[in-house]
Amino acid sequence: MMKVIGVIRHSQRKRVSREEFEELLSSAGYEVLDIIEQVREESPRYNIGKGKVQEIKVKIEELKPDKVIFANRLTPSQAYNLSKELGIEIIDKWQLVLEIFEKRARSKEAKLQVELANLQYELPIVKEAIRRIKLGDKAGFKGMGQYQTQQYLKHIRYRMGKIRKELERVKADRAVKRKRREEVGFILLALAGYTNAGKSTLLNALTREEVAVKNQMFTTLGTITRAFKVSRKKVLVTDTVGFIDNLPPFIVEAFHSTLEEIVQADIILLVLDASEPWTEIKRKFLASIHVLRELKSLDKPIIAVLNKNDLTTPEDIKDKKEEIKKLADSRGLVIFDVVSISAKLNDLDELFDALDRLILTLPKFKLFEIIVGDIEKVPRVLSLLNSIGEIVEVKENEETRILAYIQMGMIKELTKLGVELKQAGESKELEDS
Ligand SMILES: Nc1nc2c(ncn2[C@@H]2O[C@H](COP(=O)(O)OP(=O)(O)OP(=O)(O)O)[C@@H](O)[C@H]2O)c(=O)[nH]1
Ligand SMILES: [Mg+2]
Repeated sequence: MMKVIGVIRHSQRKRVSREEFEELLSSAGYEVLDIIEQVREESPRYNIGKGKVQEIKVKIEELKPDKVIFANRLTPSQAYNLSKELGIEIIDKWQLVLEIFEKRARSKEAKLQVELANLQYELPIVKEAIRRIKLGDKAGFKGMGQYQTQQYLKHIRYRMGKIRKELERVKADRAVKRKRREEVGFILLALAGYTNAGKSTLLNALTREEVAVKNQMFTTLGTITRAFKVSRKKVLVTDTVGFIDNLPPFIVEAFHSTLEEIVQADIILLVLDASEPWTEIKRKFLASIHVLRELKSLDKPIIAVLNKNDLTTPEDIKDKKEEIKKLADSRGLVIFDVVSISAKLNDLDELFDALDRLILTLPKFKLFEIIVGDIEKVPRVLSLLNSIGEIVEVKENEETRILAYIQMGMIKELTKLGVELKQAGESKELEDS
């Protein structure tokens, strides 16, 4: 096991969560020898203060770690200065996150995404090394000489271009699949939320299938999609990579094809761990909202899901629901509903109830009058309508008139059955196609 010393710099205004940092370190498989903390504003040279750097130097001699890991984000020049001064490999929080991603990536896509994020991160550091070499420094990037460092920069650029192209292909592929699903009448649901909130457990509970679930961060990196039903309507639910505070743009970019499932969804379930203290839930809720905003997906209907309600009391849940509503209101966020569930115990009633109410209000559902002339066809039409929409009323005379909410994507399917469709409330008739 690799041994490390962790460093956390808190600013006066914002404390860094030591607990989360320790979790990240253990998720990455490190043995932590010591954690050194400092409260001060960022120094441009070392991020932490000069005195602290000397303190760490002494600690390094004493404890002999393999690496020093910062809980803060380091600028390329800080990373460079620190490793020069301390004579040891230095990484920061985001490289640590990437190391965890690297371990977990299973699919080809996830592997490419992790590699892209890594290269994107290294790029400015390598550029900094080249700049320093030009200023007379001897050491290049990770002990490479000047020529090697320059070659490495070329390699990074070439590889990034190649990966981006490959990811584009995957994305196009997935878009085709998604279109097909929409055409067969599925409602698309995306699970979003902080890592370890219980998204994969919820996906399993909704669909009764086995997706890896672990009490560790970033268990899921690839996309997993499965089907289930909400009062006869077919729904596809997609699990996504977990969020984390201030998810930096380079990770969002690299994981864009995964997060794309959120962008394309009809409904977002924002999963939160109800067993945590309110301050944590608040922090993670806001971090998740931040990512959704970056993905331009805040205008979609969102259901906030307080998961793990088996670990707390009904009163606590009630308070936390209120807090979430207040918080959302104060930020001008529209949340369709806040529900509480236990994915683990399969207690999902509140969620199904909210979904049931929400689905028919989706813009892709419209109220139609469906006129079936041939009585033989009525059972088939009714069964199709039941699976893709909601029947409001059936009137039988010499012809059958059905009032129902249906999904726009299904109009073709219905006209194929030879029925007549009219958008209810408007006289406009739909052309057969
Ligand atoms: N008690 C309890 N534990 C739960 C519940 N839902 C999930 N868990 C536990 O929470 C941990 C994380 O669950 P996951 O489903 O892997 O979480 P995730 O959001 O998919 O995490 P990432 O894939 O890492 O983003 C696991 O140990 C689950 O067993 C619940 O309703 N009650
Ligand atoms: Mg997961």
